[in-house]
Amino acid sequence: MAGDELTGNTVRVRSLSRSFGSRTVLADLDLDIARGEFVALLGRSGSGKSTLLRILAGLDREITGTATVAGTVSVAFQQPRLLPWRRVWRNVVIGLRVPATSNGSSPETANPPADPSRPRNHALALRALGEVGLSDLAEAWPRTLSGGEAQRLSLARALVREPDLLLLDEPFGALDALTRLTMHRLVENLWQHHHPSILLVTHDVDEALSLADRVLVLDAGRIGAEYRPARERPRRIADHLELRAEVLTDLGVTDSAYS
Ligand SMILES: Nc1ncnc2c1ncn2[C@@H]1O[C@H](COP(=O)(O)OP(=O)(O)OP(=O)(O)O)[C@@H](O)[C@H]1O
Repeated sequence: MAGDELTGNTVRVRSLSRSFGSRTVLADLDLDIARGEFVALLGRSGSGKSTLLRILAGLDREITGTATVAGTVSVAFQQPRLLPWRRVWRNVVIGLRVPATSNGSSPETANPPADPSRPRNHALALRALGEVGLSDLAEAWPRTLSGGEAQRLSLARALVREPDLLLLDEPFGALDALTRLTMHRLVENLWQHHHPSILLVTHDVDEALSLADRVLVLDAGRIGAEYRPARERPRRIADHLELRAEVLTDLGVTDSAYS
């Protein structure tokens, strides 16, 4: 669907419901994400965050209601999901393949895998690797990468097709605290440079509040609460702590450890 049909939004979800057997996970959910907006999605374990993300990625179509995305979509997951038999740059080329979207036709038939032998694909892969600081490792094998490098590669693969919507499903969850902070700065820089819409699913309240324009809390199958941290970055500690306390209350916990 053309972007203007969504009146400036990249995502429009209306009355979305998804059940697994008798368990209703998403119930009559509405959501808009504006073009270029950075949204974080929090929620207790099992609240349906990944389910919503999979629906937006076009990976789950067993829904009622509508989930419409304007433009191209890329996804990065907690596990980088690299192909060990392909060198780093060839793993990036995989991202040029058009994935399913929630409103598009099946890409499995419409878009064959991107051909890594094409010089243009090689150039695009090298550019994306440069953006995540991995130029030197273009010819390396995935097994030789550290956890942070593998996650950078996963980001490069997601960014190589310059998506209108970047879906991030706990991409930093498995990283140590320091690497995670480095990745935060990287994602922030990439976002400021390319300005895709981003939907970041995370368990980390601080991550959500420091990165996103808007923080949503998924509760009982729909968006239960919404916060808009101040626009300036880095954010003021006092504002951050105040919002953090409110979000944690929404999540039903009294300190930062929640599951
Ligand atoms: N394919 C499936 N078949 C059956 N149940 C499923 C399926 N996918 C998800 N569910 C259920 O839907 C609920 C929501 O799952 P989902 O992965 O979206 O939650 P989440 O909020 O991302 O959780 P977490 O934070 O733990 O990753 C869970 O109860 C899960 O067991």
